[in-house]
Parts: sequence; structure tokens; C-alpha cells
Amino acid sequence: MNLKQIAAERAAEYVQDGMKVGLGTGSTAYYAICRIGERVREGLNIQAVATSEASDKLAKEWGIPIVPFDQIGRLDLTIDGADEVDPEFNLIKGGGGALLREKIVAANSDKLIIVADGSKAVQKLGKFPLPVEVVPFASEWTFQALEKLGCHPEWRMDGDQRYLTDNGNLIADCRMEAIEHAAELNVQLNMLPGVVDNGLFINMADTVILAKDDGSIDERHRS
Ligand SMILES: O=C(CO)[C@H](O)[C@H](O)COP(=O)(O)O
Repeated sequence: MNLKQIAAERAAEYVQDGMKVGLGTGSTAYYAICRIGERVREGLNIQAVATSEASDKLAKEWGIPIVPFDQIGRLDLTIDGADEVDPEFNLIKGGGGALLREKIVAANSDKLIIVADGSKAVQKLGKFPLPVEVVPFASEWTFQALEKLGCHPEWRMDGDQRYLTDNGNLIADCRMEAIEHAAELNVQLNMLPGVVDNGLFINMADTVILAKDDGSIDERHRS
């Protein structure tokens, strides 16, 4: 039983004819894109944007119409994965490195549906290293600023090179174990010159669909 697929396919049912849809990134969002792609092949009429080059490629392979960001306007719905989800629907995202585009797309969507297997549900965010996207210019200074903030950053690597995002930036993964004040940290991080954005998604998710070990679905909506 593929829990990621179960959660993602439930979310894909929310996509309706005529909608403008944001497509997430990662191994769970993958199944949502595939299911939406199947429905497009069956005649579903939508327009979409993708949150990464990988999702863009996958969507096009399925024949999902991808529209330039500047031409699509506001989105009805975005379906994306997450690395951690807390009881208030706050998230850590960016394990796949797409956090910046994911946050921009989520912020321009009427509804953000998060899909995941049950292991992503946590009481407190922070065990998963928090990704912070950093511009390459003077990146060691930014790294030091993250250290001073107590974030314990480590550069994400791709072999022996620093990992580069689709935007040509670096990722510092911050190992904090537990984040006590996620909303405040989100603001503090984004105020550091050199930080483009970080993987904390505060008050952004509207619906969380988790597939539990027995294959049942735990679907929650933010009131
Ligand atoms: O934020 C993301 C990519 O930047 C992903 O949604 C997140 O890492 C979850 O990925 P997966 O579904 O593969 O566990």
C-alpha cells in the first residue's frame, strides 16, 4: 500500500473543470500530478503552474497545460507535500529544494492542500532540518548570521558541490531539533540579508490529507 499515493490521489479529487492549479514538488506531489494527468487525458480542462523544473517536466509529459506564472492569475488550488506538519497546520517544506517556488505558488492560491503519509505529522516542528534558501553572493556571511541566530546550518550538498536550487541559490539546512516559536523564526530568518526564504509555511495550509499506516485517510480542514 503506497501511503503517499493514497493521500495524493484523494487530493486530486478536489481538482475541478476550469480550475487553475498549482502543482507541488516531491515524491508525494508526484502522485497528485500523475492522477491529475490521468484526469486531463480523460477530458478534465485545467490550467496549471509547477513549483519546480521536475514537476513542470512531469506535468508536460502527462499533457497538463502549463501556463506562464505571469499569465495565469490567482490559483484556485495548490496540492503539495510537506516534510513536517504540526497540529496548527504549520509546515516545514523544502526537503526537495523547491521551497521558494512552493511558497510563492501557495501564497497565490485560494486553497493549499498538503498531502503526506502519516509519518509527517509532528507535535512540534524542527526535527526535520529546516531548509533556508541563500543567495550565493557573500553566502559565508549569511551562513554566519544563521549560526548567530542559533540555527546550526549545514550547506546542502550535491556530491562534492553545493546543491543549487532551480533559482540558482544555495540551501542551508538548519538542524534545530525543535522550533519553539516558528512564526517568529520565519520572520527573523527572512529579515537576514542574503536569505531568500525559508521552509517554514505558517498559516498557509488549508487542508491536510494524511494517509495512515492502515491505508485510511485522516483529512483535516483549517477552521
Ligand atoms: O517541500 C518539498 C519539496 O521542496 C516536498 O513537498 C517535501 O520535501 C516532501 O517531499 P516528499 O513528498 O518527497 O516526502
